[in-house]
Amino acid sequence: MENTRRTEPAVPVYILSGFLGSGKTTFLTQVIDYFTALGRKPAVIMNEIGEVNLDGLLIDRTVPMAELLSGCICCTIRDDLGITLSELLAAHQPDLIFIESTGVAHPLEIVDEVTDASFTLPVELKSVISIVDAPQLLQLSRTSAGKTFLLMQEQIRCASVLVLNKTDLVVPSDLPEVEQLLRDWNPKAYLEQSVHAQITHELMEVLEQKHDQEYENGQQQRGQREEKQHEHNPCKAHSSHEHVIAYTHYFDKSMDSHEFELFISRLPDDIYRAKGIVTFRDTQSRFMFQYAYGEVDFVKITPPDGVRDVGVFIGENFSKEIIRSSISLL
Ligand SMILES: Nc1nc2c(ncn2[C@@H]2O[C@H](COP(=O)(O)OP(=O)(O)OP(=O)(O)O)[C@@H](O)[C@H]2O)c(=O)[nH]1
Repeated sequence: MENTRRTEPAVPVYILSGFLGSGKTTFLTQVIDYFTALGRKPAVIMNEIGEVNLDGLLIDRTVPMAELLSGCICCTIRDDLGITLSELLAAHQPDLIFIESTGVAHPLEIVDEVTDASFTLPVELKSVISIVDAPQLLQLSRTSAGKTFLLMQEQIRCASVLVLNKTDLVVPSDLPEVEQLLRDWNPKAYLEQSVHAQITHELMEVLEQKHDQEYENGQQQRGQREEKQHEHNPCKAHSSHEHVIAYTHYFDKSMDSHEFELFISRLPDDIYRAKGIVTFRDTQSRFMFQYAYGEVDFVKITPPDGVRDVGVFIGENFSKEIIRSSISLL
């Protein structure tokens, strides 16, 4: 949205949405590289539901970054977003800002917060990008149940750009079914399929051009939702992710890599996302582990000094005690 009361140009803000583990950070690292290569200066606001910002370790350390931790940006720490935007602008004068929300965030509340901030700060909401986990959406749509499915619908509905990711994990003949779902819920958004959230030239052109569509989408949906709910308290309106819990565990020892891999691959079904940094007894390097819906991935990492070994486990109604005691046996 064009800021008419100021002469200084408004800094474009991109909201990055998408369910837990859908590929938001994978996407973000590529768009940051793209804009940096063009001589632009991107900055990032990272929101994590857990106590630590692990995704931030995957972003180039020269990129200015602010963290909103231990809560979801769309409700519990929503008011902090305006302050964080203001501090980021003052300290780093970025050319563009990406806000990576937690996977359980409702983008409309973040859209509201950014547009509110644009009344007093030189920022403009440019685009809401939703990264969609293709296999997970397909699975949930076939059972048509659960709060996660409703939240994914909301994330898809208010996007101006949809990236249908992880298509390598879907049988090709099933892809039209999942793409049709996106089109039914959001016929207007720019849509691309991807593997590892690979960006394309066309997508980047769209990101550069989009203006008010996401704001209009947001306002329209807000009207519909408020009519339905007569509910003005965002936290109450967001009962659909109050069931999501996060457990942060600081590892106090190195572990055997095979035992740890077995432990991660056997996490209970009600944990759908886990990530962290570990040191193994039987290898030289430290590793970042990523777990999303049964898929496990390990990458070598050299975190900055002072970063501890830690794991964040996110899911519904799981026993933190069982996770803690299982880790103590490794
Ligand atoms: N097979 C496959 N794996 C992918 C793809 N995209 C991302 N991943 C993997 O999925 C895991 C989660 O990716 P992230 O980019 O961290 O997801 P995220 O949405 O930022 O996760 P949260 O911030 O925890 O919600 C990582 O192990 C990625 O390497 C894809 O297209 N295919």
